[in-house]
Amino acid sequence: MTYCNSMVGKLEHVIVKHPRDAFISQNHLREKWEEFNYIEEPDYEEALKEYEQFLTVLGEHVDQIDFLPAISTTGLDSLYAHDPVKFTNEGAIILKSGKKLRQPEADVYKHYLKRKNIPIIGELSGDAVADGGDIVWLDERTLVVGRGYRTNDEAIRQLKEMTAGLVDEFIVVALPHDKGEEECLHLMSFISMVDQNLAVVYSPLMPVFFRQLLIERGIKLIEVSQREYMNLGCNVLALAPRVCMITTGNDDIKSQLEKAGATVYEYKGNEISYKGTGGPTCLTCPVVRK
Ligand SMILES: NC(=O)NCCC[C@H](N)C(=O)O
Repeated sequence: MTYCNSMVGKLEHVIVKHPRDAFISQNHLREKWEEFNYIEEPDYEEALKEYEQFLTVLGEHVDQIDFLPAISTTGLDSLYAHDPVKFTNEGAIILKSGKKLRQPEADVYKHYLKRKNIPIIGELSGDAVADGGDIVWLDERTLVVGRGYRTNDEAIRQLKEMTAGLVDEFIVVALPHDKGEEECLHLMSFISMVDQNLAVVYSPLMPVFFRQLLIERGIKLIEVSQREYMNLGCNVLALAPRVCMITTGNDDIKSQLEKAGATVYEYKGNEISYKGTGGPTCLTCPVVRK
């Protein structure tokens, strides 16, 4: 069985968490949204509606969608199932979030994967912290890791060791401070792979060496505007090569993607994505891509 060492191969199995089980209720959202640093309090009923639309698109493209359980040790951010683990072709690596409030999510995942008999090839330990959003498969043998507030040097050292036999190139990209430690800035905030040779990027946040490296590798870059970057327009989930999903309100990136031959599906993500800063890639943990 091979799992996932790509951001773009056809998505066959994905793990998600339903907002019913992450957001719990309007009262719970009211109590917690500021602590989790959301832009505004999400509307619970609207979030459920948005998620149905999101799941409809996902269900049309993905054979197996598994749901993480509701559990009182995790909070609102557990909706963003991408971050507590990262898959390789041999199985999962259990991470430990750079956002303290999210750290209990890793243990829930660990038990869940064990129960499902999905292999775990490693787990961060000691002082290491990393979020899945900082780890990108550029191709099947190239792993890129963003070093920022959510992912530290010790995690990078451990990830390098764990993936030594699985990658030829391990590239570290220094992330900018941008809006500061409290805000969520991941490597995947400014790059989404849409095909092996096509990526959506927000270049103002990219180190020059990384942008040049992408171009040298023959990856065509589609630039997102600042307005659409702020609306999560750079967060594009590939369901298959050049078949992707974005949140509504990103018409410029949608039309650029279509011009590049991509099929683009949209979902309204004001409550489930925008307010918590987690687009479609963040809402999904790809387990198997072919
Ligand atoms: N991979 C991602 O970019 N995930 C977004 C996570 C957003 C969440 N509110 C967080 O701060 O961790």
